[in-house]
Amino acid sequence: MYKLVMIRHGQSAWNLENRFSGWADVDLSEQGVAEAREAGRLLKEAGFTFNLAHTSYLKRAVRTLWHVQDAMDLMWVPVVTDWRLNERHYGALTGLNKAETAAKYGNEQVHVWRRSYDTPPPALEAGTTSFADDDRYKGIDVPLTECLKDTVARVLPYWHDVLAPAIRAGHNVLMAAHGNSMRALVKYFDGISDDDIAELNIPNGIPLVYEFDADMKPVKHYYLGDQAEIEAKMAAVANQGKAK
Ligand SMILES: O=C(O)[C@@H](CO)OP(=O)(O)O
Repeated sequence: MYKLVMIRHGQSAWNLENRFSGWADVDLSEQGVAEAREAGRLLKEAGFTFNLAHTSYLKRAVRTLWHVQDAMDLMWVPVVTDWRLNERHYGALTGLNKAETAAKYGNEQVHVWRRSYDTPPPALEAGTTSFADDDRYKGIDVPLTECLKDTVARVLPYWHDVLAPAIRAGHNVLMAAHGNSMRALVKYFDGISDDDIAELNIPNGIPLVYEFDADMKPVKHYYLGDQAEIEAKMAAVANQGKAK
């Protein structure tokens, strides 16, 4: 039986302020650090171990991974970073407060921007993004916005070409990523329809375990931790996009 453990980063400074983050490189809040460390403790207690880690180019995911590794006494594990695990690019919404945006454009519109499969948020104007000038994105066709479909288009090749072969080769892989890069993978693993994926929210800092059969077909998945707390965290993520 093969396994992948994924974790969405712990609470970030902009999750705390309820701002759209996307590719903005925001760090963890104090709560986010505590969530990451607790996730590591839980994983260790449950007997998990890893010998390979993958994460995005964004420090909230990288630092979450570091804290999990530290809490598990696995700082030696090789870490691969790749932009394809980044949060989806939030276009012109990046940095805006989600509740204020909902008050301005309506809850329904913000829900479409946040959760529809194929309607991207308004794009940044070409030339206004600093991401394209960033060293880490050299040689990458940096998007100006992304819907989940666009995110799927970069995350799935990473799964097929990098993660799945590593798992099949016998690695115990831990992946630290983001709400929407994980939604992209979960959609594929569980065959969730374009409509139904709109209702799926990933909680911060909770390990999500997927088990696969010999053909890498997902057979089971579960979150590690207190299930009532996890449900509450998912509902809180869903509610972030509503006007106060
Ligand atoms: O702001 C973001 O980049 C993401 C994740 O934090 O938010 P949302 O849940 O609204 O897609």
